[in-house]
Amino acid sequence: MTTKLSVNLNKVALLRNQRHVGYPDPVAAGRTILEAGAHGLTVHPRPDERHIRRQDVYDLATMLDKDGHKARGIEYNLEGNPFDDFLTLCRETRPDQATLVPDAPDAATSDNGWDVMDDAVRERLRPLISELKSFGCRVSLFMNPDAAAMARVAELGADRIELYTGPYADAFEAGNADGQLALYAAAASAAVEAGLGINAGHDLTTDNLPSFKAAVPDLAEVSIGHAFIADALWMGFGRTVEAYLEALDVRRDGFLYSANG
Ligand SMILES: CC(=O)[C@@H](O)[C@H](O)COP(=O)(O)O
Ligand SMILES: NCC(=O)COP(=O)(O)O
Repeated sequence: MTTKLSVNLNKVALLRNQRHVGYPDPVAAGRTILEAGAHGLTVHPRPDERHIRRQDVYDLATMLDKDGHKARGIEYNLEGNPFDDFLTLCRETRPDQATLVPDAPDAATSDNGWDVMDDAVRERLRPLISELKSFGCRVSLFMNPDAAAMARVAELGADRIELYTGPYADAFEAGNADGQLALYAAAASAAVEAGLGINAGHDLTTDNLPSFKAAVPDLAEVSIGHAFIADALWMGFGRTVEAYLEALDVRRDGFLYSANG
């Protein structure tokens, strides 16, 4: 399967917020990244606006529409814990995909998937998923690689899971990823069996992507931010998009992306 590359702009906003001069601009960065061939943009606005601000979410939605990216199938992915404000952002900007993540508001970064075996969690998510789908958003749940949980995700009405790849990335770095890869492969098979699409994200890099993709061939999309922006400091956005598409084994035809599969 062709795996789409959605670039997370959080870290561009983090740098912008460090001063009051307004640059680097996440919208300009998003535009350049899409022109270089990425298939989508991701942002994860957090309640404290430490990086992406509410206004960025609107400004990116406007750019995607005005520049014709939306019409070309470029995807806007909004991630976050579905508190009231997240729902308002989704209602007003209509992202193509809402990825629900169970982060505490003060979490340093995302560090866990949903515990869908918990009745209270399921009761919270069910109406939110249904409301988001009524806005036309595809709904994805951020999940640990727990094969037994996948049928529950499907019962809730979600369309996809996003596999939380932090533990895999750590194991890869330590040189012993085989056990983790087996867990992700089993979770992905269970997700496909349950009728779910598969996304993945967190700490993915050009080094660890190829073995992950080999273990999870039904990978529809990856969202990558931290390592992507770090690489771009050395290589620039254009070369970095190419490097990540290569790591995903996605061919790039011409100026804009070709991965519609
Ligand atoms: C959902 C997820 O995996 C995260 O990686 C997240 O989108 C990144 O958030 P921060 O940029 O705030 O660490
Ligand atoms: N969903 C994961 C994401 O958007 C980016 O995660 P990271 O690459 O910044 O760890």
